[in-house]
Amino acid sequence: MSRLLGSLKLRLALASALLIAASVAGTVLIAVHEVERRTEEAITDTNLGVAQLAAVLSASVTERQRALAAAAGQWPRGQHASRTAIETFLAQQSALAALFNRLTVGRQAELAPPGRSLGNHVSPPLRGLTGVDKLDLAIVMPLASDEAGLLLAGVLRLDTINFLSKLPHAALLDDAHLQTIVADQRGYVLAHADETRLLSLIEEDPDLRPLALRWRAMGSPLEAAPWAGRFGKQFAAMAAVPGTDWMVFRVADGEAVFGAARRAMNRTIMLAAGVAAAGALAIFGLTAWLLRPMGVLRRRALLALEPAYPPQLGWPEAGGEVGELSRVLKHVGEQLAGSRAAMQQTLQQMEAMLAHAPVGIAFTSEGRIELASKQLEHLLGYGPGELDRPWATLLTEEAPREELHERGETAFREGRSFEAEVPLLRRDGSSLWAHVHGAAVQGNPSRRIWIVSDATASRRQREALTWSATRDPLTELVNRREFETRLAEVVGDRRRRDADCALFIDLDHFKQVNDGAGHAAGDAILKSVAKALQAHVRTGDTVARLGGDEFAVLLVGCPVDHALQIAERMRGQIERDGVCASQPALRVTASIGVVAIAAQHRSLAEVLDAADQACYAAKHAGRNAVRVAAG
Ligand SMILES: Nc1nc2c(ncn2[C@@H]2O[C@H](COP(=O)(O)OP(=O)(O)OP(=O)(O)O)[C@@H](O)[C@H]2O)c(=O)[nH]1
Repeated sequence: MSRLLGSLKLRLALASALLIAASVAGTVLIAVHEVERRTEEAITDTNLGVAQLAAVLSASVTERQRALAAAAGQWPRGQHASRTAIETFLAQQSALAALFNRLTVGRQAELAPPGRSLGNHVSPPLRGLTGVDKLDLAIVMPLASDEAGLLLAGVLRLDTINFLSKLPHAALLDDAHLQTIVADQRGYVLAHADETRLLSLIEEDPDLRPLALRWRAMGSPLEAAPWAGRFGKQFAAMAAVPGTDWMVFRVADGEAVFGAARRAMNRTIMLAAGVAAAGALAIFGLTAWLLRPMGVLRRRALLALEPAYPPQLGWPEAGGEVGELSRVLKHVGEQLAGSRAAMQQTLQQMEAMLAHAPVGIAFTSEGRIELASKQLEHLLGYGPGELDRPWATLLTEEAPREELHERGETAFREGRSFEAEVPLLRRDGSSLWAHVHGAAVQGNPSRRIWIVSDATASRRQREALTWSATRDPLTELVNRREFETRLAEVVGDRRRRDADCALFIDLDHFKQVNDGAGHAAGDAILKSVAKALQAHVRTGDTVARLGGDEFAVLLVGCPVDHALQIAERMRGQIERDGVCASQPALRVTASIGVVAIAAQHRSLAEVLDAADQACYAAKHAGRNAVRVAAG
């Protein structure tokens, strides 16, 4: 749905349709409201016709009164009002009889029930004049008779509203929706469509009740001037009937009044809805037509995501914003195609480099390998793509990880590259010494490039070189230079608190062995002496062959008395082992000088000198002896 609403065309059309609908609906509502208001005003202005009705009613009563008066004046003067005379008189009044339900002559006491007066010309409701239980009104006129008190009475029956319905212009509106009620001054109903309501109080009629209460509140006036008002959904009006003590009330149902307007309104709304829908359709069509170039642009822009589509083709040639957009997108598309080709080329070059480079190459991001060259996979025994793992997991347990990490990060921070020889773990668990060169990828500080080469051979070669430079090839003991280096370190380290000692061993009569048994025999003796010396030292001590038949031992952390014991043991061992295998008569012993490397021996030369003297003292004492250099 939201995808559908994303369409500019649809949104424009919807917005326009909504605007049309809103304006049409607004106009219709205003118009309908205005019609309703005007209708209400018109109805209120006419007072539902109560004034005319009251006037007509009044005229009708007056007409009857006049007719009665004229008839009453026709009674022959001096004639006795016998029953026969009265009947004869009444029989002659056919025109008058047509105006009433009944004509009669009588005295007040005969016409009115006890206690009721016929004091004015229109009586209050009376009972029984036209029949038992019938309600009537009587209009009376004194009969011009010698017999005082005789009245000519025209009786109108209240059980019908005939006398109202016969009146012209009695109904202003359809009778079904307009109720007309005539009541006397006390509020008793004299005329009503419903006979049963006769002589009930007007406020008992639910439709009339609000108006009746208002009338009562006004003091039940007999005002000829009409009064009209609206009560909820009803319109009501009232006016007095001049010449009587009657009031005319009318109540109209609002729904009936406005029904036509409502129906008209509904028709108008339907029509307006049709107009709005047609307008919306027209706008949709117009929008679609106007936005056609936009549609072409959209389809073409989507094609821009297809790398194979030529970037310069298919763009709409339009003016205005669409044209500008089209030109910009075309330009961007061409640039994108160019960059894509360049990127493709770079990628191919990169792939070729990673496939054929004779060194291991890895690119890492956030410490994880993203790309690795074939050679690196080969070096470490991994298959294609299997090196997708954190770079640090390639280091063996022995590698000083923290130190390497610290060194690397410092170098990258300072914009330098990092180099180290590190032990790497192969997939099969074996290790490999590698030379690693790392650098940060420019512009992306969390990315690194690592160049890895196998350092096993060079390392071995370097170790061999180091070994041969520091060893005596015959006995494989440390040579003089290395011994002096180590001795110098001990002598020069003033912080050392441990006692250290050096032993100097010179073989006795070695020349005789050489001369007597040959050089090879001499070499064998030298090797055997080397073994004998090594047998009595701890790891960390140094046994060296200084040259010829001279040996030296550096005992670290060894007090002089203990060094003396070791020297004695060495001397004894050489005495036992220093026999020439081919000529047992030829044998060698050793003279050993012991030097405690004390603070007073300030230099290497002083220590060497003291050792020489101690060794000389041992020789001087008859050889095969141990002597300690003087304090
Ligand atoms: N076999 C063999 N002989 C060596 C080697 N280097 C030196 N020599 C010999 O070792 C002998 C050393 O003799 P000297 O130290 O002069 O004397 P010595 O016979 O030991 O007598 P004193 O030291 O006085 O007891 C010489 O004859 C050297 O030629 C070597 O590498 N192998």
